[in-house]
Amino acid sequence: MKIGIVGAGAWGTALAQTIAAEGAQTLIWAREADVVDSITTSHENRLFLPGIPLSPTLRATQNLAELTHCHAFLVVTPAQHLRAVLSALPAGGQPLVLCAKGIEEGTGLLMHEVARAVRPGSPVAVLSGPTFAHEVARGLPTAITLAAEDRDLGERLIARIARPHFRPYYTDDVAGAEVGGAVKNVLAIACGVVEGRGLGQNARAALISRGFAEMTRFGLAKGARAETLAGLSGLGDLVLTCSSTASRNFSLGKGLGEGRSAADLLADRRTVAEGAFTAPVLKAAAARLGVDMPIVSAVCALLAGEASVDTVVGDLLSRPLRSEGD
Ligand SMILES: NC(=O)c1ccc[n+]([C@@H]2O[C@H](COP(=O)([O-])OP(=O)(O)OC[C@H]3O[C@@H](n4cnc5c(N)ncnc54)[C@H](O)[C@@H]3O)[C@@H](O)[C@H]2O)c1
Ligand SMILES: O=P(O)(O)OC[C@H](O)CO
Repeated sequence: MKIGIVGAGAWGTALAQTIAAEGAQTLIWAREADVVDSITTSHENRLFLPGIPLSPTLRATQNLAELTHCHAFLVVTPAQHLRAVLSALPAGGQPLVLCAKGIEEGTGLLMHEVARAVRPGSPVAVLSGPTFAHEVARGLPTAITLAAEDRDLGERLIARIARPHFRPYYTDDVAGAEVGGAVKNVLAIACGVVEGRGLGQNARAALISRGFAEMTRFGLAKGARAETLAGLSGLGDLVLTCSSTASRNFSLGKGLGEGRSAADLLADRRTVAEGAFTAPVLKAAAARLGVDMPIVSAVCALLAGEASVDTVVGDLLSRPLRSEGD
């Protein structure tokens, strides 16, 4: 199965490197000419994954039509660009492995719902979990969820992309895998705020736990299974992203906690902090479903500049006391 990688940010490059490292010729589509040039001539993605040598068997192109002969695509563009990129992919019913973590603005659709709308003839899978790109690209041990309703497709994809250091686990719960990845980015912003404002480790642990309760409530309302939300793509990724400034979402939150504005922090950045886009869409989707997500709402207020850090923290702490399972 020849796999084409669509998107050459940090994550697309790390996945391409994982596949290409064992000698397989691998083709990656990059939007930027300088990224194509950097991968081709220096075997490095200097813009999005600097300092990590890439396999010479990895070839980059700016021309999506060159991917026509691939048998499956790993689609690794940011969530808000998925629809446009899928529309521009060469026609064909190849399986799509969706790797973005987010919810689409305007529609409130999960990534697999966008893919089904744009390419109804293509089977869909989702790849999501606790996976910092720079660690995967260096060959450090990583486990990840691969979700597909069609078990045979899921197992064929796993057989193709698994490596000794890169272990995909199968589930048929596509919505569950996507909800975890989308919601954890918003919660990571909240944990970054705790770090930036110096609120302490107890507060961070409380946010992870109560954030996970929000993720679970929302996921169950979207038809996800609790076991998926408690797995690699949910709790696993939540713990990773809420623990490290290697996370762009956590770093964004840290800046907010230090008193900088979201507009300032997001201006001119080339890399993506998906939680900033997902937060308001998630808040609206939760409201439609009648799901209470106070931490997500607090992140939205901060991102919009509607309230100070101290105000949103005070509001969260003054909520009525309740049972833990509610
Ligand atoms: N970086 C990681 O560690 C990591 C790990 C797992 C999942 N992800 C997810 O992968 C997705 C891609 O993130 P990344 O880290 O590879 O990106 P990145 O921040 O490294 O790079 C930005 C990407 O956005 C693309 N882009 C910018 N404008 C675009 C447009 N108009 N149309 C299409 N593409 C455009 C760029 O070409 C580039 O590929 C995100 O949803 C992210 O949450 C990232
Ligand atoms: O840097 P972040 O916050 O986008 O997180 C990257 C990955 O999603 C971690 O699994």
